[in-house]
Amino acid sequence: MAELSVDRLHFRRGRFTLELDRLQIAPGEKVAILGENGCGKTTLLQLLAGLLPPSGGRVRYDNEPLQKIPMIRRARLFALLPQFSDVIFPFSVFEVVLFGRFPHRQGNAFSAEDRQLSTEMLARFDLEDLTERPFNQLSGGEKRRVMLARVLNQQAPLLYLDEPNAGLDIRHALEIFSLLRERPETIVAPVHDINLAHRFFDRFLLLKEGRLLADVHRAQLTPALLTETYNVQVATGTAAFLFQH
Ligand SMILES: Nc1ncnc2c1ncn2[C@@H]1O[C@H](COP(=O)(O)OP(=O)(O)OP(=O)(O)O)[C@@H](O)[C@H]1O
Repeated sequence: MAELSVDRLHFRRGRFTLELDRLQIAPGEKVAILGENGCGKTTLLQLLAGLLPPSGGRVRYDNEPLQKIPMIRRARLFALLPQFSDVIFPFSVFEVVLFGRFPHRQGNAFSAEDRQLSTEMLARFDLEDLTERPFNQLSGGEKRRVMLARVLNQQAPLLYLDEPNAGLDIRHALEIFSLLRERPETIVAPVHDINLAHRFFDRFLLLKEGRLLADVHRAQLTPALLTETYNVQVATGTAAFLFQH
């Protein structure tokens, strides 16, 4: 697995600008992006995935500028879970997860191994009972778990997960964050639930108005820093409810 690096990244869209001078993410790191709505988390994810062209600077994977990596290779290197995902055609849950194998297809058909891996991935996400259901008829949280299964089924070394726990109940959120933490892949994920992020991620990029306010490890994620990031008073203390997993 290789390193992801950013060098003097600049992006402008209308009145919004994002600037990131330097960033290096090592293989296997679990990085959460924190920041208020509209600060640029999704935009940064799209820039890191090569889905948006920067106005200046570079993103490199294994020292190779992203824009020079052909699409099919990028699809084997990066998997993206978008913030919202819908499927236009009435595909089954199994088919949606199987499509994660698309970049690995030899010829026009999925192999027996692709099907086997998809079945295993459905089991890992506790989705066996939904296998034959039309994806579009699932609940929001069920759809999210199917999409996560599809993303992991891509077997890419770098996962960009835009709010992976969006719409998930607390049990599924804890299960999925536990599962992600044990994965060997590099994970970069905007997360809104600070307590969950703090528990399951090692490193935090704090974004504010398109700027990197701080790049810290868990021990340095202080209430003062969060107060500055979100413009609300943050304090530590005993939570009203504690969830064990
Ligand atoms: N497709 C688009 N066209 C124009 N402006 C956009 C587009 N997508 C996002 N923006 C703007 O770019 C800025 C950053 O948006 P972005 O989606 O990166 O924020 P975010 O931190 O991910 O927000 P949230 O927490 O609400 O998901 C915002 O001002 C937003 O309004």
